[in-house]
Amino acid sequence: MRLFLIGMPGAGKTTLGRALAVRGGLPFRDLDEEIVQREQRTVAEIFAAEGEDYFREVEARVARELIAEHPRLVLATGGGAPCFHGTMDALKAAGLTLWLDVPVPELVARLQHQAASRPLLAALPDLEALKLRLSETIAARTGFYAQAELRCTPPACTTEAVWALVQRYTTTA
Ligand SMILES: Nc1ncnc2c1ncn2[C@@H]1O[C@H](COP(=O)(O)OP(=O)(O)O)[C@@H](O)[C@H]1O
Ligand SMILES: O=C(O)C1=C[C@@H](OP(=O)(O)O)[C@@H](O)[C@H](O)C1
Ligand SMILES: [Mg+2]
Repeated sequence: MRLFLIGMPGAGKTTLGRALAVRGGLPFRDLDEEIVQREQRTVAEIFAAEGEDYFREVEARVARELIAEHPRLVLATGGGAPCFHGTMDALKAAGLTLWLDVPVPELVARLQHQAASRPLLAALPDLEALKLRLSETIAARTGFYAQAELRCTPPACTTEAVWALVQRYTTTA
């Protein structure tokens, strides 16, 4: 099976994805890390040198490559991945999608010290601006995220709770 984690930056896709893969004995890949490896530069460097459109093209292509390479997979996507180039449809066609739906105040608390590595959140003057940017981004993306078959919200996004959700879905679907 393939499991795709989607949701906002700071939702915990990378952290939970890695833990779920261990829990389920599945290979784990992080879409941003795969892009960084292929491009030999950081996400921030790609955005700065090539712009967002280029990043979105690479992101969409690498997502499809990973799907083709891995019949069994837990994939942590980047926050914008499902929202460009038909990637949400591609994920849904290839496996089970899970939306980590984490409220803005929690995202702000987690991201306030690491926004710099996330180019769409970098260079904001203060916490209010970060909060506003995250709220606007969620509003624009919810139409994609909400297409996921599964959704979890804290505190129910623990490894065990989510793994149980996945098991229930795959045995009854
Ligand atoms: N369940 C959680 N509770 C508290 N903090 C978390 C949780 N999951 C992730 N974090 C923290 O939030 C930050 C973003 O996590 P990350 O897994 O990189 O999210 P994403 O890949 O969705 O952007 C990291 O500092 C991570 O340690
Ligand atoms: O939300 C976004 O558009 C992005 C999220 C990032 O991944 P995370 O969601 O893992 O932070 C990364 O792909 C890039 O900075 C763009
Ligand atoms: Mg991540």
